[in-house]
Amino acid sequence: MPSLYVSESPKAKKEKKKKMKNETSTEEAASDLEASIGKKSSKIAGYVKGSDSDQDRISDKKAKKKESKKRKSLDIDEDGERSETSSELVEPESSRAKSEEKRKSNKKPKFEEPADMGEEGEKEEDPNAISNFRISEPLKAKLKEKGIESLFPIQAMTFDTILDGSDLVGRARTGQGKTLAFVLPILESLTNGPAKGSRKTGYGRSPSVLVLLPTRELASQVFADFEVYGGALGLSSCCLYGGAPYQTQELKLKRGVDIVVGTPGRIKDHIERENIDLSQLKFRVLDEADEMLRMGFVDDVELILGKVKDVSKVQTLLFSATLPDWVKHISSKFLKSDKKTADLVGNEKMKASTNVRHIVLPCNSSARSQLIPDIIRCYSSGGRTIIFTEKKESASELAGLLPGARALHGDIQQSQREVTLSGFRSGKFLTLVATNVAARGLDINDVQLIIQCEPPRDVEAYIHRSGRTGRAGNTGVAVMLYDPRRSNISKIERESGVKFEHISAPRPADIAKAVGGNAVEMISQVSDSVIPAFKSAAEELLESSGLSAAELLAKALAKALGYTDIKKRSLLSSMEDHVTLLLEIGKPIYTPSFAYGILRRFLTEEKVEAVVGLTITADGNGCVFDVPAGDLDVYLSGQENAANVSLEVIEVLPPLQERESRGRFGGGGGGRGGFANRNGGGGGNRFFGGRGGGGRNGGFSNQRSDRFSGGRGRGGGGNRGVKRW
Ligand SMILES: Nc1ncnc2c1ncn2[C@@H]1O[C@H](COP(=O)(O)OP(=O)(O)OP(=O)(O)O)[C@@H](O)[C@H]1O
Repeated sequence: MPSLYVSESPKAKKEKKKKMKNETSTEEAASDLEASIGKKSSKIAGYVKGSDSDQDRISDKKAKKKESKKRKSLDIDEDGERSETSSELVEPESSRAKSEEKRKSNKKPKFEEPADMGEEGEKEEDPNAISNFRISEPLKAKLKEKGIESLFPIQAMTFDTILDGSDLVGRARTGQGKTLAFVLPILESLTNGPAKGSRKTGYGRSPSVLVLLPTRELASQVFADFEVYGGALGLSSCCLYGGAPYQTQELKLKRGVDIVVGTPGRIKDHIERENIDLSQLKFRVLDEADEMLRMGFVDDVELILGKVKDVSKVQTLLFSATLPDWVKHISSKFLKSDKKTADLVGNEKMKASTNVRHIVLPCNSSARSQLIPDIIRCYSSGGRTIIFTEKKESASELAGLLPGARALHGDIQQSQREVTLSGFRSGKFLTLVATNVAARGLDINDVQLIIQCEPPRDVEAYIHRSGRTGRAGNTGVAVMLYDPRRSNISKIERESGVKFEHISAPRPADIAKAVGGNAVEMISQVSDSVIPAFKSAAEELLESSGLSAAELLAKALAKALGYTDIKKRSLLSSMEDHVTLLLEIGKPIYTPSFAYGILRRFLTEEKVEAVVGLTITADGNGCVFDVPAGDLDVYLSGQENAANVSLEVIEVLPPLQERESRGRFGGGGGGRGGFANRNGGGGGNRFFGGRGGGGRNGGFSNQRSDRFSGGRGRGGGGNRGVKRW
């Protein structure tokens, strides 16, 4: 049974955010960092691990002393591949002296301090406070204006390293502020640091900074940060991506800009048109580097980065929440050999966001569009939801079926993509249905819920998609739908380190509980002035309905929230008006065709054909399947005619065999989708649309339940009557 997810109170959120900001200053964080870098440390370097000779300068004795003091801020290793055998727990140069002094005066970790401690006191205690870094006044003022008082761990870890001129590979979980981790030191370097003297200025200047990103949306988001913070220091930026007219981009480049942010394809075009001169770059940044390289941009990226005249004079930074080994290999092509690595994930098991509740829910493709509104009602806490589909057509189709939802994918015109995203950001509509184009980097306020319609192909996609919620210290929920017969969730579980919470489709009681809060809010907004006008009608209704006042009010509430009916869903496929049965015969059931043979012993062919999603249990001692609720008695009474057969309605779904474990039980015959085919052969069945049958995505049901047609009651009228495409 799904439990109701209650969002955190603003106070709790604030507390969590505060804790995150100070993560590196707590004992807890120190031990986390120790865990992440491994304790096999053989060499300990100074503040930043650099070349071997740097490391040798600091003795093991000194290092041990440092470790015993548990200095709590930095862990930057020479190279990702070496990080298992090296460790360092020290602080940024800028904050070290101040923090040392503070530690002496008050050794208590900040989170143990009394709750009523004054703001001033808190600020002084924070080693990551922006005042502890070499950040100039206008930038500090801009950060404060944006509500940023102190740096997040990845920012604190890398600020000095970048400002002091090193190449760097940075990894931190989603939503932990990697963008500002490169934006801030780059801006300081250009205006007050090492890059200041040599950077080009004046009309027609060639850019000093190039930031490459995999998607247009992400490029424009990072560009916005450079505009805001760079603008505060008098630096100008431009954003170059495909689908937008060349002319405005060319004009900006001609006038001269300091920072260019964009996608590889369009930047390559500008190079070929000789609109842009990258020979004088001081910084090259590869954000979401693994995605960019995975998308096949390696040649473009190489060409673009190769335009720098003197590579010894350019700093290269590479950031992502996921850095598969193959990226580390490629990165050595672009970064200097003495590059540093700041890895906040390291060898920790959990690679996905720890602020997110990771849930899986069995559902077949035809039930998705009916189930999703209930999931949204139960888990979105009234905030925004992003739904991910594998294919563009599925995104458009599903957006058309969900009230107030809009689609975002690569086949939609760029101008429309921008309108959609800005409408979602501004709260005009609260449900976005997207392909992986929205999986990376997008930072949208108040995204409370992520729904993945099926498990993604790789673990990186899971990590990034689920990371669109639970950002900057906030919490969120990620629900992944899966077809138990075809999906392999344990691979994602294993590789991401997530321990999935298994739930079944929200039940009427869950939905009522979840929407109940909204009802109270709605009713409290109705003025008492309406009572005299409606009182006599209400009294009449009470008298004629034969219901109690509470029952009648319950109905009125349901109607007000858009429900005229709540249908029960099955545990296995989440289909409406179906129930899930468990079949056991006192000995193992090896294959679905064997199970179908047993069913034929006591059911008519018609009833056997109506069985949905038959799947063997993980222990091989039974199988589960869904049947229409209206025929339940026929199924249950049929078993009386068969010896040793037990058939019962279940309330909790037992663990089921996954695709990869099926070989153990004699194979499923005929490839994907063939396993539960009631005839035991290849091809899909009509409900799950297996590969050999009805196409992988099976299509979304066109059936649109009345009860959702009223929208979700938030965000004003934006949910209703929205034009879809
Ligand atoms: N020091 C800070 N204090 C408060 N908020 C911050 C701070 N740094 C960044 N943020 C906010 O945190 C959010 C997440 O930041 P960002 O998008 O850079 O995360 P990320 O690590 O790049 O995530 P992803 O891996 O998903 O791209 C943003 O809204 C950003 O404004």
